[in-house]
Amino acid sequence: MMDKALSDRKVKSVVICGHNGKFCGGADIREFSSPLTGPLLIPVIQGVESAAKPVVAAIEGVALGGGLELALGCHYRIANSKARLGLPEVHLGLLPGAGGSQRLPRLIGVPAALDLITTGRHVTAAEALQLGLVDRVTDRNTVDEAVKFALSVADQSPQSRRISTFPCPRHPDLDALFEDVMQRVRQRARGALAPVACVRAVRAAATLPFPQGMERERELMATLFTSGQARAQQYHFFAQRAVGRWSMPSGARWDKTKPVAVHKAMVIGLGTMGRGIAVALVQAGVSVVAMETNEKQLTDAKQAISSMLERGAKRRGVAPALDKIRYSSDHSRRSRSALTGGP
Ligand SMILES: CCC/C=C/C(=O)SCCNC(=O)CCNC(=O)[C@H](O)C(C)(C)COP(=O)([O-])OP(=O)([O-])OC[C@H]1O[C@@H](n2cnc3c(N)ncnc32)[C@H](O)[C@@H]1OP(=O)([O-])[O-]
Repeated sequence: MMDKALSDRKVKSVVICGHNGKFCGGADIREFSSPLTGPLLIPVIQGVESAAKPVVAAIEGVALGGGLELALGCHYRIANSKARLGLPEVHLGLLPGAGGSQRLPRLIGVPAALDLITTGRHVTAAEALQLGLVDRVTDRNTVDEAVKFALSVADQSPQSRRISTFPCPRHPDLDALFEDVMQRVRQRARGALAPVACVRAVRAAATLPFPQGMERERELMATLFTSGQARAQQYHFFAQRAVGRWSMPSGARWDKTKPVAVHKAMVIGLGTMGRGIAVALVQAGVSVVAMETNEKQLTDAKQAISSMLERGAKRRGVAPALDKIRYSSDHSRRSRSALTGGP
């Protein structure tokens, strides 16, 4: 489709948009653990950037990872005011390996690019505009606006808009900047490889011509791509989402079930965790029966819980709700509390 649009002489400019209100969330992470299929992203982006006619990205929803890298290959970027943009690859144990680490610093400068690439944070359209990451933000239909814009620049050469040809904006003391950032990133990364590789890739953008920078990006990405850390972080991405899908054997799900008010609870076992749970429940206004079969543990727990409740009440300037808790050492007298549990 893109080849057709670029080679058709009747087409004077092109708009790339997403589907269902989303520009692109990036590569399919599941594909990273199996042989890659489909066209390779780097040559696709190079083809877009080197097009002889203007190409405009119409960014709605999200432009993340490879999606933002594709937008960086376009000559103009128009974003919806609700859009979010970012290069979150670092959270997957990777770096923006389709030219993102080389184009972003050339577009928005080294410090801002280091921030976005090493933290993986998403920016709003407003911040993207401020950073120079997008050219225009609209509240209207983004694709319509991008088409209007593309028609208005149809007779202009995109030559001066190819980010790969931009010099990286100069910084007064590049060595000091990278030394400082690397130190902070290493501290924060606690042994993670990707954030450090991200800094190295941006350094390549700041110090090498684009083709050599791309080669360095490729080398760094190759090391990360097969690392155990990347696999673990990608597993973590899906595991986090799976947690949100849990259901009870009855089929009940946290997001489809109405909350039930809890007035009474029993905490079984008054070790460190049980004491904390009992205190939290009492402070939330729940009547608690705290059960512990070990007499010595029970005596210690009573004292510890009372002083925690007193300290908490003092901080909040209220009376301690000591009457909300009863203690028991008789396991056979488990009450019919709405909530029963213990560590
Ligand atoms: C050289 C290569 C260069 C390119 C590298 C990259 O682009 S790296 C990529 C860089 N990009 C990123 O790191 C972006 C990662 N994604 C996100 O940040 C968010 O998912 C979101 C903001 C896109 C949507 O948030 P939201 O709260 O609206 O929705 P949600 O989060 O609940 O997800 C809905 C469903 O989609 C699934 N899924 C989502 N993304 C991916 C994916 N990339 N892949 C596969 N699956 C993905 C997700 O598992 C879930 O599936 P389920 O559980 O229903 O079976």
